[in-house]
Amino acid sequence: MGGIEFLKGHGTQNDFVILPDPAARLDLTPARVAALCDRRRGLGADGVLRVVRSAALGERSAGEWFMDYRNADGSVAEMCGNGVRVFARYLTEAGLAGTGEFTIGTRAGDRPLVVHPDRSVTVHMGPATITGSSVTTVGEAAFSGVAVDVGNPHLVSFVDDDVDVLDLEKQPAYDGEYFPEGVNLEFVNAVDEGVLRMRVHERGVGETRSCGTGTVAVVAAALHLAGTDTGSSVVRVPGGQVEVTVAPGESMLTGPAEIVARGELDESWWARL
Ligand SMILES: N[C@@H](CCC[C@H](N)C(=O)O)C(=O)O
Repeated sequence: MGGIEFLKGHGTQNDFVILPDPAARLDLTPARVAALCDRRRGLGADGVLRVVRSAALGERSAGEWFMDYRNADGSVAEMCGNGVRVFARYLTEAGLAGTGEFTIGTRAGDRPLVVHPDRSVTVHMGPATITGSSVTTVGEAAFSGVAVDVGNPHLVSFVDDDVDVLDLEKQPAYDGEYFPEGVNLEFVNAVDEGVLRMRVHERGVGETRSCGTGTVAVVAAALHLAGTDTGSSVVRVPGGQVEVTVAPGESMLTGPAEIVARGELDESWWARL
């Protein structure tokens, strides 16, 4: 029996299973996503990137390809900043993107991007909108934060202590009325002029080693707290670093994207899930 093609990739160690599915034939249930992402009973990943033709999903996108992104727990999310770079790397290496500049459709809207010769990818991430403020609690410690919409929801908290001391193993508490769809929680230290350090607890995943939309939210929040809406910063995460530029109505994210493996899923395993 034949298998189902997969690839594995990561962007600053935010890792993904890529499922090429141009005609949208796969029945990608939450149970299948959760099993694929499980690091013991599956391949292991923070999320799944299903590669589908926009037309096959009836999506009105300027991009030929649509990123159907799922979190490791099987939930659907609007956007993934590291995932979209890995998705672009896959399309380029598979010969499915004509040039190094193209657009990918996502649930948060179209994302034009550039794949650079040095293997990094720059993505137009759309607006990073400050939506208010809220509070999160890690253990006994409460942190106020800036709420930012980058197509998906974020709460960015600047903390006085080293972010490394935070225990992000458990889900930090947050205001479920303020964030009825859940929220990605970023904890940040300012390192230097134009350099920030971040750890993240992602909605639908848990702590990850990076979150691209999170890095954009962090820079937007830092600028907001400094009384401006335009600027750039390097954001260091446990899995590497990215560069972010924010301006009114637009933000840009540049970072690495790698494909590390390819193979076939066992079809009888898939069918039993
Ligand atoms: N890791 C991603 C974000 C993935 C979605 C997020 N967990 C959510 O539910 O909004 C990124 O790199 O942006």
